[in-house]
Amino acid sequence: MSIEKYDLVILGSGPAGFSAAMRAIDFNKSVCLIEAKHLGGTGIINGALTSKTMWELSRDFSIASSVKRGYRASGLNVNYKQVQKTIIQAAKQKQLQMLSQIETYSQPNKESGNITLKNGWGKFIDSHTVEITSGSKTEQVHGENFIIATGSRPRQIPEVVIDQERIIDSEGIMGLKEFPERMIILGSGIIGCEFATIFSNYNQTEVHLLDRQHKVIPYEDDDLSSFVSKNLENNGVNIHHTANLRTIRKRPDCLEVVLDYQDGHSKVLEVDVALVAIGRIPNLDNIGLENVGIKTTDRGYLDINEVCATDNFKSCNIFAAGDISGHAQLYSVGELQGRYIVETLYGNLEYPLDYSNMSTLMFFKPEVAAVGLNEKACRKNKIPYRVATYSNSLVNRAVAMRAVDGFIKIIVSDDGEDRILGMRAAGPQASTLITSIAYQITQKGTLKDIRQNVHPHPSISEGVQECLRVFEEKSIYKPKAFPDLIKLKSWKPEV
Ligand SMILES: Cc1cc2nc3c(=O)[nH]c(=O)nc-3n(C[C@H](O)[C@H](O)[C@H](O)COP(=O)(O)OP(=O)(O)OC[C@H]3O[C@@H](n4cnc5c(N)ncnc54)[C@H](O)[C@@H]3O)c2cc1C
Ligand SMILES: NC(=O)c1ccc[n+]([C@@H]2O[C@H](COP(=O)([O-])OP(=O)(O)OC[C@H]3O[C@@H](n4cnc5c(N)ncnc54)[C@H](O)[C@@H]3O)[C@@H](O)[C@H]2O)c1
Repeated sequence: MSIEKYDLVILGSGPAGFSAAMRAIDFNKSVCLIEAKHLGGTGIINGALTSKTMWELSRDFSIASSVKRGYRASGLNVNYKQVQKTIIQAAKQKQLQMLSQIETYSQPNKESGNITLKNGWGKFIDSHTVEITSGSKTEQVHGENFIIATGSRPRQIPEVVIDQERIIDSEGIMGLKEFPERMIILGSGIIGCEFATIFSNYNQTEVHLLDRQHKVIPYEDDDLSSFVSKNLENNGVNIHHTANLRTIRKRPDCLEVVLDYQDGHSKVLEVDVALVAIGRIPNLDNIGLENVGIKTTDRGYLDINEVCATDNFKSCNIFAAGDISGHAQLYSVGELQGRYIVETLYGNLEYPLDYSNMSTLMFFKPEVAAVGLNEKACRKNKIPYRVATYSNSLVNRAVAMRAVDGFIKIIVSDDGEDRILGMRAAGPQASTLITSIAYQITQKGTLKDIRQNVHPHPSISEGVQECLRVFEEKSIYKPKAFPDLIKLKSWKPEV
């Protein structure tokens, strides 16, 4: 039996695998893309696209239900099945675009590369062979080079069995038959807070959020996590700070959830659904790593070097990208790494891989965006900094939108150079605003470099302009007049 040969074989068609495959086409390469489940991976299904579609729909519903904007909708109702149908339409639309492109490049030709999509589970046999299993069928393919882009899956809580009906993780959201009447979300990171926002926006579910600590999204600065906590509570979410899950008892008509609080008291809640969102672990089991001499790190990820090659293996033709790489588990990080590997292999690298400008968008109410260092990271790394905060209350566009809840917070180095180190934005359009500062971080920009930029009026981005002016005491509105809305402070490590 002859074995098919490819320039590049990729395990996993999520953002990392798909972007690598598409970039390899630009270099006239033959690509085999192996996918065990859904085309597009978590980037599309049970992940980024489906959750963002649900967030957008829930936001529309929440705006439509609003009674403070001069209108009052009557007869407004929502049906979970119809919401699901719309989410599936969005996911299908994206998958069909991906498939159309795969089909366009499926025939070998001289002008460009070609791609073969194979459905099945990929497993290394040796450093040039992968076996693909689909049902009872197996086949082997030969590759010059490989990319492992097998992504991640939800982490489980020991002794809490996920049945994807009453006790679910993010992969069970689309399986719910209706809005739960009562729900507890275990874990107050990005996924937990996003789903707490979504379900509270619909106002059909009593939402409880378990937060082991004092603050949700604990890796962010206290001002941002307090802002998110406060807004979740305003949206109707019951946050259980400093609570640990003791057990979930399955009763015929409900789940009985026992929480133990740090101060020693306990509470029993009745809910219909529990959603576990306590982080994600890499998909590296049963892919034959032992056959190619690759070991995982203590945390279970793949150790990759500056060009995403797996460091600890026999030959040097196996690369890794995306959630399994131990870097931030973000769509854009997977895409960046996938494309970078292909450029390393077949192109001319023009710049080193840089993660410092990767933005994280958090789909809460209102949305939140983050790039670069926050105060916690500066303090941990003993970097002297100045930080300015400017409230959206003073930004005309936000005033006009009647959406003044939010702020811009920018950090610059306090070393005479005023390098832009990071930004946090909360409020409408935060996800768009963040790219201007991300660009400055890429360019190693300073306050001086961006001083000349003039932002159009009326735009939310005028908040960024004013926040930057605060550092030089040139803002139109002054901290002296609005001490709660405009702030400037600095920090230096003790010597
Ligand atoms: C609910 C949720 C919301 C999210 N929202 C955002 C967001 O708003 N913004 C953002 O940046 N990120 C978001 N993320 C994270 C983002 O989805 C991931 O970081 C990204 O999808 C990772 O890409 P990847 O290619 O590494 O892996 P994945 O997207 O997980 O894809 C890996 C693929 O590999 C396949 N696979 C696994 N093993 C094998 C094998 N042996 N053989 C063949 N195929 C295999 C899997 O079936 C899967 O399709 C979200 C994640 C979740 C869960
Ligand atoms: N908008 C986005 O960019 C987006 C959206 C969703 C997910 N993601 C990615 O997916 C990854 C996973 O998201 P996540 O929210 O599951 O993880 P996370 O790491 O963001 O948060 C996990 C939370 O669970 C808590 N936790 C951990 N173990 C626990 C336990 N046993 N009991 C109770 N709480 C516990 C942690 O303290 C933390 O607050 C994120 O790191 C993120 O990169 C990104």
